[in-house]
Amino acid sequence: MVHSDTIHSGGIHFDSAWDVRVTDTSLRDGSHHKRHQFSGEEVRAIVAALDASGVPVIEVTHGDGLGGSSFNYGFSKTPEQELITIAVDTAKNAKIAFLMLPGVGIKEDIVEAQDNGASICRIATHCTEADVSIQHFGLARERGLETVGFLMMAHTIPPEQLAKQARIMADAGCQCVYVVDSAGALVLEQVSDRVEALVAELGDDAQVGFHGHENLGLGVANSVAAVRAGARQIDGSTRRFGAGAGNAPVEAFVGVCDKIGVKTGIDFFEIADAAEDVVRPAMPAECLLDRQALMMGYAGVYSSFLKHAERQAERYGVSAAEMLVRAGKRKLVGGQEDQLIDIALELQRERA
Ligand SMILES: CC[C@H](O)CC(=O)C(=O)O
Ligand SMILES: [Mn+2]
Repeated sequence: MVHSDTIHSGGIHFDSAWDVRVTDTSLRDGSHHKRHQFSGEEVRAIVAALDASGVPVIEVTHGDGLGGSSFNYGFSKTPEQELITIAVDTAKNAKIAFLMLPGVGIKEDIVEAQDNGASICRIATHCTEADVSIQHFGLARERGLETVGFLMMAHTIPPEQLAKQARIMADAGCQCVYVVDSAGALVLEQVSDRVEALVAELGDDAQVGFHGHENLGLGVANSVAAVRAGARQIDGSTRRFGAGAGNAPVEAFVGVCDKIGVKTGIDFFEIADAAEDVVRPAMPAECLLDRQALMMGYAGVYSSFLKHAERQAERYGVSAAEMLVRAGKRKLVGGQEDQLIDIALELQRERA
């Protein structure tokens, strides 16, 4: 498990203090839970605490990526580029990453984020649509950014198909392709099978990463399965601050890694304190593994639909859990949040 050199597949420089590199996404995935209402002060405090704990990468963006602030997804309290600038100014060692979904954000947004000091560009597509990311990876590499690709809703296609999509990203310049369990629907071997398929396909061309959600309570276990299958980068959110039931909690993942001899370079006690004393106070509530979250994991629904479903359920007087089960049956993908209104109306009609 321990690698002695410092340069690995995909040409990414790895500190010898890590076997896996952890990216904390509470300031991006957590933005869904906070309905995109981060203040500059909250970002400053969280980045300072994560950085001091040794977290090597911190992602900061609107929950739906660059350009996500909108009627469809929800407006940001503070412009994301301002938050990126604050994060960059605060971090002493951590790199600041940003996420972009082609079509939600545009290439100019990438340039602006880099001008503001971010150095890792993460491009996300639905897992069957990797080709829409080609020009963005090209631009990012041309400009010297490190690149990560996100194949979202990875539970919806088999490992071999996912590996072909990963190849498209790697050929476009992506240095690490992530299996993204957006719905928290994957169970252990389903994670390892996908990670192994990507590792076999990409070889030394790119690393493989894993991004998990807690909707079935498997975020940390799935992340360990991913590491054992060859993943070199793992996402998590301190205090699970992410969409749905949240992401794999970084502090628990670090503790588990310590116990199984996987180096993350993060101090367990410091990150546990950061979770309790700094991250939790910025959260509107704990991220719960409640009925709605369970339905998302079980039915395979994009975790970021939770807050939208809750809002429409309240507006139309129907059950959010039932709405989410139907969203799973309809196989909705990110960007189809508006269909939740249709589902709410359908449930209302049926009840009448
Ligand atoms: C809207 C982007 C999405 O939240 C990305 C992500 O974290 C996921 O698919 O899990
Ligand atoms: Mn996520």
